[in-house]
Amino acid sequence: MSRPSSLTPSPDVEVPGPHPSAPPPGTELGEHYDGCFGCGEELENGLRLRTRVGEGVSVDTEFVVGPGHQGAPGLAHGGLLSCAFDEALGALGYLLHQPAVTARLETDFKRPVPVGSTLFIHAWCTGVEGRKIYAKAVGRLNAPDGPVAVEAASLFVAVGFEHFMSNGRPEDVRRAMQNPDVVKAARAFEVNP
Ligand SMILES: CCCCCCCCCCCC(=O)SCCNC(=O)CCNC(=O)[C@H](O)C(C)(C)COP(=O)(O)OP(=O)(O)OC[C@H]1O[C@@H](n2cnc3c(N)ncnc32)[C@H](O)[C@@H]1OP(=O)(O)O
Repeated sequence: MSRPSSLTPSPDVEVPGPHPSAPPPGTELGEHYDGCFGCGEELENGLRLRTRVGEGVSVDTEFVVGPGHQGAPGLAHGGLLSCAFDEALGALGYLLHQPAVTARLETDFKRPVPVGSTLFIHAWCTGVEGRKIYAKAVGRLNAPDGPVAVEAASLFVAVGFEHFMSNGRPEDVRRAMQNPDVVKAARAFEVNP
């Protein structure tokens, strides 16, 4: 697939391995924040996506498409499909031990995704250049080897935890920092929260 240059790393780019402290393949990553629309476990109307660590710097995420995710009747909304990809691609930062935010996300919708189906998303890092983290993802219908329904390419930019501390709404940041799991994650990334 041809891509705009801003989503394609240089040909000689380093494709990194996982950080030595990254969880091993098969590990299910919990929610990174309970208020996250993508992965928050208790969030009403959230996507509640579950993500497992794959080989190298890759993850597998499943999106069970329900009636609350419709755009056209009986079909998944494209924006929510993009959200699921954003979440899966964003999880790669955990394997690199690098907080990062989405700078660009391109999504190709190849096939309709009906309500009741499960989208099996596989995302992998294609290279890191300075603060720029490149990745791709593919979403298959109803099985890890099912027909391709959606493809995506992304550029995430590495940020320090101060990005979240100084830009987020203060009451939400304060509440998040009262959660020991968030504090633990920040410390694991060896950045002063
Ligand atoms: C507590 C729990 C935490 C939990 C943390 C987990 C969070 C995961 C959440 C899921 C993911 C999300 O939804 S994230 C939310 C949506 N995204 C955002 O809100 C990001 C908003 N944008 C920004 O804050 C900013 O624009 C940044 C950080 C992306 C970049 O700003 P910056 O830091 O000033 O860096 P800048 O110099 O501009 O860019 C660095 C390099 O990237 C390139 N670059 C930057 N943007 C782009 C772009 N759109 N397209 C192409 N290239 C770009 C630049 O050309 C440059 O290349 P070169 O000159 O070096 O070659």
